[in-house]
This record gives sequence, structure tokens and C-alpha cells, in this order.
Amino acid sequence: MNLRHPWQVAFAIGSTFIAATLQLLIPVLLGRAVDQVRSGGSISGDVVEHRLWITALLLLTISVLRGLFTLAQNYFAESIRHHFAYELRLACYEKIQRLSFSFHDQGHSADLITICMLDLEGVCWYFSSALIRAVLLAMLIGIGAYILLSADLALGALALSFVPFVAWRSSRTQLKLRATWFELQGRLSVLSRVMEENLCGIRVVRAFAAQAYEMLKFERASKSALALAWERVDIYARDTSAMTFSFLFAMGLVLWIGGNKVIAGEISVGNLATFLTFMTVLQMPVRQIGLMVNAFARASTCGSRLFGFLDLDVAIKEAPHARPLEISEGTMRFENVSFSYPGAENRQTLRNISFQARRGETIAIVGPPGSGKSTMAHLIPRFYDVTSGSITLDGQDIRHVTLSSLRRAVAVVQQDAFLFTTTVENNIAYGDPWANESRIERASESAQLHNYILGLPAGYKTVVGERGVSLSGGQRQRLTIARAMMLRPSVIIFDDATAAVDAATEQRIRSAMRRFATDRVTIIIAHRLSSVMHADQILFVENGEIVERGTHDELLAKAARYKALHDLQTHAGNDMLNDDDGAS
Ligand SMILES: Nc1ncnc2c1ncn2[C@@H]1O[C@H](COP(=O)(O)OP(=O)(O)OP(=O)(O)O)[C@@H](O)[C@H]1O
Repeated sequence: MNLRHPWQVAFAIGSTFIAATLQLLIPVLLGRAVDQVRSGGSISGDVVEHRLWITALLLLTISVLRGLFTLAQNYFAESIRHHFAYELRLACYEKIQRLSFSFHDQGHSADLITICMLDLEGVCWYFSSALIRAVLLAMLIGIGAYILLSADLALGALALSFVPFVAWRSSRTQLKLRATWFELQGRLSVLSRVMEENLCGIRVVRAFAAQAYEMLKFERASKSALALAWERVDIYARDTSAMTFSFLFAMGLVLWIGGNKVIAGEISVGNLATFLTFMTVLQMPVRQIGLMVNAFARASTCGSRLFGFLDLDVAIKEAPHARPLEISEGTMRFENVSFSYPGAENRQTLRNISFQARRGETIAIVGPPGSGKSTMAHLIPRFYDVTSGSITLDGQDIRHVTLSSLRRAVAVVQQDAFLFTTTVENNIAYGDPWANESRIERASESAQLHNYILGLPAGYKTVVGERGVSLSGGQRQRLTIARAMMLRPSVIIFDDATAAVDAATEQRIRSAMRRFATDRVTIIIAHRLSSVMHADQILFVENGEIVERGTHDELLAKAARYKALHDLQTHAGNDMLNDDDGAS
């Protein structure tokens, strides 16, 4: 139970007890009222009327009070549920912020959303509404059974005979409905996937005149969902009828046998009325046993997933006595770094990488696809930890400094330029929300974006991202470059960040960044050698190892892999130019 709100829990349970007790008094009072009318022959009319008035007033008061306490019970139960959900949601979100890249690499995002929304709801509902209802149900059935059985054992047993059957049947129905619910969710998600693909690929669909095929695909998915929905209606209708029948059958028996007992003078008509009213009172809660069983089954699956997620160990942790990173000379060093991805420990992605970069230097990393260039970049902000060796910044091992200070000092401009759905200004100032306008403008000028932004409908206040103005790949990329520059990092990494901009814009960004680069280490990962030829040191990586290093001229002079790549790109460029000449 949610012990962070003990008073609310106490009020919810207390109100439930009182509401249940008051509800149990109603059949007793009704029975008494019937007997008071029946006894009219032996007592004067005024006395009967007086007694009836008292009983009626009592009934009214009890009903009003019961309503108020039920209201309080629902109020507190809902309040607990929402507070509990709020706290769990925050805990989940906080966990997501801390989870390491190795967790996200396994493509958990859809599962994570299910855990943090649906599973969380399942757990909260159980801990608030279902548990409170279980208390109410236990009281109604327990005390109700005691009153009925002590009034007349045989008739009481008969009146309660529908309880086990309805409880069993409603639990079975709910569990069956639950199983089909999962299946239905699966079929509905196929339906939404078909629709989503159709909307995303609308140009392909129209271009290939595939509307009829798409319609057929959608109809098939739709039919399969409809069939299951019908199956569920069938289960529900059949089981509801069976439960109603058993209840009415038991009621008929009580009426018949009870009626005979009244004739024989064994019980009063009022007693019989009490029995019948009790049965009506018990009917709905008993049917809800199925809901409780379902809530419990749901909460145990959802709970094991939710709490399993919250208890997950975070791979990248801060050292117990981590200190903020202190930058003085601004030197970064890789010392004999080897690395294997978590889950792929038998394969070394990087082997014995050593190099040093001083403030103001630009280091370029080139090499064939999959050679480990991005992996090297991801080790610097500790997206992953080195398997052996170390990375230091001014002599401080990055594993021994606080994560926030490290990530403020190391900015990565990724290949995929992600933008938040907010203004251009907020996107650029993401790492420094208090930055003034002139700094934001300077950063966008360096990223060759300022003039373009001024031409947007609302300038820097224009909303971009999924539901805003759409930018081209190159413009998005330049915006993320400006965002990284705002951090004034000690190490800035461009992970193939200029691949989406044309050579002329790249040239302009590079010259604008020259001043910016004097205060920090710049690491450029690129396939286009024209992007890296001005670097102070070029590392050629192959199969996770640095196989060549030096300046552009030194590497050309070596006439090995770098030279081969350079010749390939130069010839490819010349060939394209020649083709263009030929074409024109
Ligand atoms: N998250 C991951 N889990 C396991 N293996 C990975 C992961 N990311 C990359 N790899 C593997 O590590 C190797 C190096 O990948 P990396 O992305 O560093 O190469 P790269 O040189 O940057 O490639 P590219 O030039 O195509 O971007 C590849 O074989 C890749 O399949």
C-alpha cells in the first residue's frame, strides 16, 4: 500500500468500513419495517405509524450517511491512486534518464512506454480501487453471511448459495476476457501499424497505384480484430446470463422455502424481506470478485515488469566520491583503450587505442564503415565505459568525475540531428536555457544558420520539430551544431555531422569554427576526406585499431590506406565531373 500517504489510506479504509456497516443495516431495517406493518393488528395504528416514521427516518439517515462515506471512500481511493501514479511515473522517468545506452541499444522504447503507462496504471488501480473494494467486499460477504446464517441456518445457506458460483464464474469470465484483451491489443496494433505505414508511405502507395492492395490489407487486419471483439462479447453475454440466472434461481428458492417457513410461523415476513434484500445487496459486490481477481492477475504481471524495470542496475554510474571535472590545460588522452559492447563481450570493437589531443587541436578519425569511429566518440562522454585502459581529461579519469560535469565539458553532434518540438531559440539553447539572445545568435552565425533563421516566419521564435516548420537535413544538422557550441565544451565531437551539408556550406562552417576551435579539443569523424584534411592529426581506424596516424601530408606521403582512400575519393570526384562534362 502507498505508505507515503498513510492518512489517506487510513481514511479510505475507515470510510469503507463505515459505508459497508451502514449498507448492512439497510436490509435489517427494511425487515423491521415490514414486521412493524404486519404487527399493526395487535398494536394501535398511531403507535405503528410512529414506529414506521422512526424506521423510515433511520433508513433515510443511514442511506445519506452511507452515500457520504462511499463518496469519501471513492475520493480517498482515487486520490491515493493518482498520487501513487504520479510518484511512480516520476520514478520511471527518472530511471529512463539514468539508463545507459547499452539498455536503449536493445530497442526497448515501445516496451518502456508500455511499462511506464499501462503497467503503471495496472499496479496503481490494484493498490487503490481494487484493494479498497476487496475490503468492502470481504465485510459485506463476511458480516452479511453471519447475519443470514445466524437468523436461519438453512435459509441463510440457500440465500448465499449463489455466491460461490457467481464468484467462480465472474473470475473465470474476467480471466478469459483478460487473455483475449491481450490478443485484441496485438490485433489492434497490427491495424494501427498498417495505417501508420500507409500514411508514412503515402507517396509510394500512390506512385505504385497500390490503393486496392492497401485496402485489402487493412480490411484483413480489421476483420481479425472484429472477430475477436465478437468473441469477447459472446463470453461476456453468456457469463452474465449464467450469473443472473443463478442469482434469480437462488432468490426463487429462498422465496419459496422462506414463504413456507413464514406460513409455518418459523420466521417473520420481515425476516424473509431481510433475506431477499441482503441477496440484492450482495449481488453486485459478488459479481465484482471477478474484477478483483482480474486486477490482481494484472497487477502481478504489471508489477513484476514495472518494479523489475525500476530495480534495473544502471551500467554507467557515478563513482561514490566523484568530483566535478576541473579543466585547466584542456588535454584529452586515450591510454590503451579497448572496448567491447555489453552483450558482445567476445568481440573487441576497439583495441589498444592511444592518442592525445591538446586544447586548440583538431583530431580527425577516418576509416571504413563499422571500424569503430563513432564508438571511440561515444566513450568520451561516457555513453559506455571502456573495457580496459582509460580516458583522461587533464589527468582526471572520466570515470572518477561527476557525470553532469563531464557531459557539460564534452559535446557530441550526432549523425541524426534530433530537434525538440519547440522554438529554434529553445532548441539551440537546450544545454544552457538561461543564455542571452546574442549568444544564441553568435552560435547560429558560426553554424551558418543565422540568416536562414531570420527568414523563418517568426525568426528565432519559429517552432520546429515534428509539429513545426520542417527543416532540411542540412539545416537540422547546423542547428544541432549551434546547440553544441552553446555549451562552450572543452571537447567537441562532430560524428559525421557535416555529411548532410554541401561542401561549400561545410567550408563556411569550418572557417567560422576556426575561432571557436582554439579554446577546445575538436574531434571530427567523417567519411569525406575534404572535411578532415586540415586536422592537426588524422587517425585512420580499421577493425577497431589505429593503423595510421599523422597529418594529411604525412599520410599521403606514407602511400598506404589513407592515400588509397584519398585517391579513391579524388578519382570518384573527377569521374563524376567527367561524366557531367560528357552529359552536357
Ligand atoms: N550498440 C551496439 N551494440 C553492439 N555492437 C555495436 C553497437 N554499435 C555499433 N556496434 C558495432 O561496433 C562496430 C563499430 O561501430 P561504429 O558505429 O563505431 O563504426 P563506425 O566506424 O562509426 O561506422 P560508420 O562509419 O558506418 O558510422 C560495428 O561492427 C557495429 O556493428
